Amino acid sequence: MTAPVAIRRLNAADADFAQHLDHLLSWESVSDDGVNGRVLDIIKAVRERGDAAVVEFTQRFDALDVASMADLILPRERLELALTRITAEQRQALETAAARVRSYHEKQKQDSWAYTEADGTVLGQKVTPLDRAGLYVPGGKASYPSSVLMNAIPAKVAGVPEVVMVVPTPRGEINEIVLAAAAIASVDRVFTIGGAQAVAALAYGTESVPPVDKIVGPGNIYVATAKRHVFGKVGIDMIAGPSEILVVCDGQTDPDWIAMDLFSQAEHDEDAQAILVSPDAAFLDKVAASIAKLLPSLERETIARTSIEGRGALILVEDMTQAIEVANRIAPEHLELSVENPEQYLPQIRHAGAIFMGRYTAEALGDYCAGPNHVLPTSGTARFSSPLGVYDFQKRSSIIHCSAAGASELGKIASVLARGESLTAHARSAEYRIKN
Ligand SMILES: NC(=O)c1ccc[n+]([C@@H]2O[C@H](COP(=O)([O-])OP(=O)(O)OC[C@H]3O[C@@H](n4cnc5c(N)ncnc54)[C@H](O)[C@@H]3O)[C@@H](O)[C@H]2O)c1
Ligand SMILES: N[C@H](CO)Cc1c[nH]c[nH+]1
Ligand SMILES: [Zn+2]
Repeated sequence: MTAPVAIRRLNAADADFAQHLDHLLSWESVSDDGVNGRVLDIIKAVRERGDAAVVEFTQRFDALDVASMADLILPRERLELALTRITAEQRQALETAAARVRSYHEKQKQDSWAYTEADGTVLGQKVTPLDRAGLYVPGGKASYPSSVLMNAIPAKVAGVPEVVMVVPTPRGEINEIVLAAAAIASVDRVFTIGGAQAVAALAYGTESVPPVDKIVGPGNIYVATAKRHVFGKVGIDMIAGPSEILVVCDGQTDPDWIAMDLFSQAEHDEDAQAILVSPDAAFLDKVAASIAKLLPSLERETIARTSIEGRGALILVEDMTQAIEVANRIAPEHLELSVENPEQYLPQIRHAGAIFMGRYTAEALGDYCAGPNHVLPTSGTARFSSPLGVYDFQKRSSIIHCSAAGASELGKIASVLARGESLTAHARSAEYRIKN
């Protein structure tokens, strides 16, 4: 007898479906005042007391018995050493994944451009990499070598000269594959710190941690909240919170596959969200049975169960058109289209961090090695955010180089508009260049 799993069932035909869906999608702790207050206190302490505060918070939150910041710095040689401590199979997998991620991201690289107008005026855009990028690699409940690759490779492809990584090592447990991934991805400096204190250190700098220009990478509620608060002092990529998966299935995929696809994200975090949408009620029952059968076999059963029971759902829809409407409403981090001919639905999909096409494309392949980035917008932010990419590490400057003739013509227009704004110094500056 398998233990029942209390996964929520919703029916899009119900009058109160929209209300239930909103409730399901709300990530309560995002706006939690308690978390906000704690994170603000941490940021303030790190700004005021630098390394000393980082060390104290690391002792408290990561249960690490360290005396000073020197114990939390890993030199490049330590990363190289990790390469010798992992198995040949692990190294091969990391290198293959890194190569695939690099090839994909090379395509995202933007180049500077310019064009010349008839009068000789040149207009263009100069693309420059950031000077220094900070990568947050999560490490509280699991270790993420794959996130090292996904964060660092686009930064290096963009040409960022200095890539600083932070990763918590709770109880001092260092994951050698994480460090090996950092070596493979050419990370320049690593600090074994995490949470809001690491974000604050990267944003404001401490005696040991250099201030960066932008902080990227996923993390838990403390990390996400801290990134929100330091935005403005530094750039951030997006708010990438607890993992999510939305599977849309026509009812023809093996229900065990779908159950495991849901677990693949549920096992990340109690707050992770795994949802299945299908127009086939009998199929939803089969997946519910697979969930109950397979959940006890998971190594991370407790986390996955909390996620599935607390934030998961099986949603019955009228047809595939309604399934796609629900998907767009949810704007999930990962959307699996486990259907025949997924291409037919692609034009209607407007909001999703990454779209996994067809029954064979398990979301897990994208997490590790397909090539596209796995740092993706969560909590509906795919409505306005994109996957982490090379473009996050490049910025643009406009180039304007007027010829004498061009300055004369533009000066006439600028003069009129400036006088319309009563900004006469602007007008006169432009007018000096007008040829009579
Ligand atoms: N969207 C993505 O691309 C992506 C990728 C990988 C992981 N994730 C998500 O990232 C998250 C990782 O979370 P995690 O917890 O494993 O690691 P984490 O590194 O994000 O957080 C661990 C840190 O949180 C801080 N912390 C913990 N409890 C605290 C408390 N009570 N007060 C203050 N600080 C506290 C500690 O400093 C600790 O070092 C998961 O939700 C996972 O789903 C997302
Ligand atoms: N699914 C995560 C992004 O939401 C990425 C990841 C890393 N390792 C396994 N999965
Ligand atoms: Zn994952």
